[in-house]
Amino acid sequence: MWQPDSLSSVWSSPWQKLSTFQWTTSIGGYSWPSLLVWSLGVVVLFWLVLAVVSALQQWLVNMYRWLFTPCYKNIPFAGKPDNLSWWRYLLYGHASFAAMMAPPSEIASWFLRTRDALHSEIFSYCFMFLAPRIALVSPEAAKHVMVKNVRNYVKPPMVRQGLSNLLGNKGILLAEGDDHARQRRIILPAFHFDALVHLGPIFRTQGRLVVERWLQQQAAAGKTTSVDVHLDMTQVTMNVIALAAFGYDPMTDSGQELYRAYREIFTQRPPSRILSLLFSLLPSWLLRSLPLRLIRRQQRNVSLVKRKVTEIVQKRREEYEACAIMSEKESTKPPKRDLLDLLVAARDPEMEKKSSHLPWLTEEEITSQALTFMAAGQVTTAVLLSWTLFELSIHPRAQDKLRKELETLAATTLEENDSMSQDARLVEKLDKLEYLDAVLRESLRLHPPVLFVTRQAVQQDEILGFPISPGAIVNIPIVALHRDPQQWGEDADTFSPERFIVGRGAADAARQQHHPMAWLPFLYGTRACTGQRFAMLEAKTILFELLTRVSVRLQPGCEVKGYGMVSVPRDVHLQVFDLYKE
Ligand code: HEM
Repeated sequence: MWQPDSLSSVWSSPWQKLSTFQWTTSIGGYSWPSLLVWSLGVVVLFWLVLAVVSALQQWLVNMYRWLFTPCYKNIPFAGKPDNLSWWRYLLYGHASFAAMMAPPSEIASWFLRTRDALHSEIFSYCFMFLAPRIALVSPEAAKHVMVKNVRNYVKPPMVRQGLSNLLGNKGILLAEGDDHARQRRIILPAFHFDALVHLGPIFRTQGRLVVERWLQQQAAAGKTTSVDVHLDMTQVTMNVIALAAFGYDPMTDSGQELYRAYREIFTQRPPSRILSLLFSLLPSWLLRSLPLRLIRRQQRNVSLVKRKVTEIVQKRREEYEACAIMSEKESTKPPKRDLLDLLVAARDPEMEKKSSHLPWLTEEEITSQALTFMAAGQVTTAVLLSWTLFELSIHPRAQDKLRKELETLAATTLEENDSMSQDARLVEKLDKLEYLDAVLRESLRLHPPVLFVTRQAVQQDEILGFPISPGAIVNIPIVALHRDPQQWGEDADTFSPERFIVGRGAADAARQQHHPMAWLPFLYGTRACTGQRFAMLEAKTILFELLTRVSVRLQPGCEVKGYGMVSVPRDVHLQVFDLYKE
């Protein structure tokens, strides 16, 4: 039995004789609590030493590059900002202004101001722990990395590490070179427009469910209520991706479990924001070994999502194989209900000709793709919808104009035919609406869900006359290019969908003269987003369902901020008004 005369006994050294305390249970004269505390101390110390050594090693590698690679030396340097103390500078570098730690509009303004001050579209700056980066604040430089010499620029270890914890290493997002080209060839047909319009019923039903919930909420309250728009858009895009990507019903119990786990992983509020930063800075095995509740929960969620998705893929593959055997006998084709059916059935046409390898994706690759679609396609589209509704809520004229366009389409009778349902026909028509398209493009310009693209050079290269050494890390600040007055005119910070409508007078023509790569929410070239069409069709259909039923206004006093890697809008509360009751 333990008789604590004083708690300090627990902290005393085991090498110190315990003359003043009586312990009836001990080993070699040392008490159990004392031994326990010391062992814990040793484990914590060991972990800290590992973390410091690992961070130091990364820092030294970066400093080595910084000091000895001519590439960084010959590029204008942003310098230490006057308003940043030395210790903050050593710790965060310019990341306080130039990374997800600041609101997106401030990030954009820092890149543009620094470019103008240095008179150079390419300049170097420091990321955290003084890790050097090269900013490419120029559409031509971005074009070089994305199109002209795309194979020379790969995802750096820091980006891979953060993503692979959730996605595994086999998906298209993390593949490089020939492996990436092969996966892209196989996957792209699943995102063909003809395949996507058939997802129309899913997009429409989910849009209607949200608006009905809003109206019920309002009816129950008996007065104007407000909704947290990002929360609802997260739910709707999660449902869409679960149903459209792998026919998984999010309304079932196990669907809800998946939804909750998934939402927690992607909730970018502190401290999980710090956690995702740590996951990209320190080796994940080191972080996973930490006995922190937050990390344990994060890992539990990641394992749950992976397990569920793997189960779905295995089941579908078995179904497909059984169906393929049947179809040989009965000349019917296996079903193509969602993206997963298309992935399971997809073949690589080039490999099939050579037949040297399996021409289809492996089970592990399909699982990784499915996880990638969820990660790459859900949060981004939720962010797009939330910011669009926010902009429309503070620009009533744009909202009315859009509603007129949508109502005209709603009043049109759409004939169903053998190959297309009415919903599919509607989605096809929605895709051609000029103003709807312009609204979404403008929203993506001001609030790109992906703020930056970071790449690492493999071989020596040159961008706009500046030498780029192997290992150099370049950063395309999409958010800055999208708000550059040189590209978009003096009203670059203003929401104006008209700038995307071609051929409306001389003034508009001048505003429309931007470099094609000055707008790159989905990137360009062979690494461009494969889900671009999916996202746009989904957003268009959901906006159609919402805005033909309700109008939205920003709740008075609401202070909206964007934060995090995917510029998640925080605290966007909208008042919703039933159009048929006003
Ligand atoms: C508004 C919505 C979306 C935006 C802004 C967006 C943006 C992007 C960006 C910027 C990339 C390039 C990332 C990089 O290489 O560093 C990307 C890649 C990708 N996105 Fe999207 N995305 C959106 C929606 C979707 C959807 C709905 C899906 C799938 C259902 C999807 C699937 C993918 C895939 C598979 C890649 C990897 C492409 C490759 O590396 O070849 N995305 N996306």
